[in-house]
Amino acid sequence: MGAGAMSTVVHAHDVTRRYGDVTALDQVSFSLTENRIHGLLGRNGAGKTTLMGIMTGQNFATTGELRVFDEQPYENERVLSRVCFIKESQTYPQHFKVRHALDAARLLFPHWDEDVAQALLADFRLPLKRQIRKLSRGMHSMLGITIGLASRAPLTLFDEPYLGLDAVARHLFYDHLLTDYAAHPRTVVLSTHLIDEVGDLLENVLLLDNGRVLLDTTADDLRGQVITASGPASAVDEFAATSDELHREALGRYARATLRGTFGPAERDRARELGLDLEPVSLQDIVIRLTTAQARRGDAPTGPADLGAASGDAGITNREAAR
Ligand SMILES: Nc1ncnc2c1ncn2[C@@H]1O[C@H](COP(=O)(O)OP(=O)(O)OP(=O)(O)O)[C@@H](O)[C@H]1O
Repeated sequence: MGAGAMSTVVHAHDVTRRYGDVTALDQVSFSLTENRIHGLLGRNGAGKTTLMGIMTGQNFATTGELRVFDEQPYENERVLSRVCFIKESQTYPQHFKVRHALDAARLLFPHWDEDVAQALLADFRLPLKRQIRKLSRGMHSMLGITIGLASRAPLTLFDEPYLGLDAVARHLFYDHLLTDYAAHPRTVVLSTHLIDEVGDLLENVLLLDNGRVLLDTTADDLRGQVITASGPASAVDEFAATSDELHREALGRYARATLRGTFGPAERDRARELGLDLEPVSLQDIVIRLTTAQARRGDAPTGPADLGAASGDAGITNREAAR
């Protein structure tokens, strides 16, 4: 990353988190650039929640170092006053009504914006007087989203923020996020499984797989790096020889390969000469192809036991055992 205007909000160096013999994060290193929307992606059990917990001082690294705003976040009020973590499993005191949660958030977040909160409450039609434990799953998510956006925290993290939300509510979230973020830039981390839906929101992608960083790049670069090439199988073979083949479907004498590499004008001309069609791949498909190719390949960086890593737990435990 070049010096100058771009500043780093989170810096992780060789962060490992073990729970007994489970390695949830395995020597994770990355930086999050300020004032971007970062997608934290990965399959179930990849380590996303663990990583968010460490970034927000609710969990800690077994080894390695993670700094937020250039300081250790753990029990550090200077850092934590600038951080808002909206997690799927958020619990509130038993008697709390929606308005109590908002009262608490107003006190907790120094950049709180009441207009944002009111606009979201109205759009979501959230009943202020209802007890939180009586909210539906979707309404519970709406409350978290309202607090997360109204907090205007310089670092705001959403862990699967839309469980139970219908399509209308999810799009309200995306619209409010984009509008408020454009007016008040801040660093947002969004962990999500609905990659296609948020694909256009994400500026950077941090992809975890089995506790390791599989990808750390801008969404635009990533889209440029992965394409499908389809046409006569022999031509696909020839074209694929110079890139990394992630996936292939054979359709008789025709083939369609998902490839990762550099696809500039020269490569595109070459494809045309070979009679191949090149097409872009959605962010969601890129993530699926990369994570499954990684599991199938079973080589560096994650090791042979990844072959059976459909469940993160089993994969990680096996991998540990194999060492
Ligand atoms: N407190 C804990 N004790 C033991 N193992 C844990 C604990 N928390 C997480 N793990 C394990 O660490 C791994 C990573 O879990 P984590 O919740 O960080 O993944 P995730 O990417 O958020 O998954 P999902 O998308 O399913 O929410 C998993 O194998 C999980 O079982």
